[in-house]
Amino acid sequence: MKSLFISGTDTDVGKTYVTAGLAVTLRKMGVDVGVMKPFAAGNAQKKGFKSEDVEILANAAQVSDSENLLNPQFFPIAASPYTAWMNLKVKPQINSAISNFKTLSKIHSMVLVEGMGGIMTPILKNYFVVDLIKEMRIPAVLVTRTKVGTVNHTIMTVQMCRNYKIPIKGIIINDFDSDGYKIRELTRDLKSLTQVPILGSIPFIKDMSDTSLYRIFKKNLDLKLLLK
Ligand SMILES: Nc1ncnc2c1ncn2[C@@H]1O[C@H](COP(=O)(O)OP(=O)(O)OP(=O)(O)O)[C@@H](O)[C@H]1O
Ligand SMILES: C[C@H](N)[C@H](N)CCCCCC(=O)O
Ligand SMILES: [Mg+2]
Repeated sequence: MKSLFISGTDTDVGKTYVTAGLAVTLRKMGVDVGVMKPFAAGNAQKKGFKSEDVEILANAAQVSDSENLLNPQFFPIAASPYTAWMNLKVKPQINSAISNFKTLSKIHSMVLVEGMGGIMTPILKNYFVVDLIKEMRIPAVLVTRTKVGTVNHTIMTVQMCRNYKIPIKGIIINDFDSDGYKIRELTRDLKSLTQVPILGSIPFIKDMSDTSLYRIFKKNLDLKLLLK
């Protein structure tokens, strides 16, 4: 099965929530699914994984892969890898990200890779998340939210993927904003404006248990299209 890169229109749009839900669902469908967060950043957790994202993903996929394999580089500031490099003088290591992805791809039938921030988050001066996706040679799934402003963000994100010739598997609308567009209208407009398949929408998730995530993702997403 083809691995997928979960990116999105911005930071905090729900990439981790969507990646975790996909990992649980695929695992329960009998897929040996791996996860990866090549670069993570923020306040390091005191126990377990440094990155909370990585902890959520590893738990969802129930993998025993080492932290170094899952997340080869963690920056202890809330910023892009490039900004962390400028501030902390620690250079982002693209090679480790790519070689770890290749290792995980040998261990698991498919790997869900979570990006950081949006599609043009800088990793090096002229190397962005889009370049990482291109180098991994896997399609992207784009997570977007319903908050007004999302149409512009989504069109720009799709356009950048097209400029870099990255295949887009589809868009997943994360419907966790209380005051956003109605799903039916947003689906209609994003479909016609981007010509990218809308794989479905995820509601506000109160319960992150396996049972809850499996029910929500099975019910709301076109998994056939996602895995085609
Ligand atoms: N479907 C949802 N239901 C409930 N809360 C959500 C949902 N999606 C996102 N959130 C809330 O938004 C926060 C940010 O979501 P998430 O961590 O998935 O964003 P992200 O895109 O992975 O961000 P980053 O770029 O930092 O990795 C979550 O901690 C959670 O509080
Ligand atoms: C720290 C945060 N939660 C993300 N992991 C990193 C977000 C990078 C955003 C870069 C930018 O400002 O566009
Ligand atoms: Mg995340």
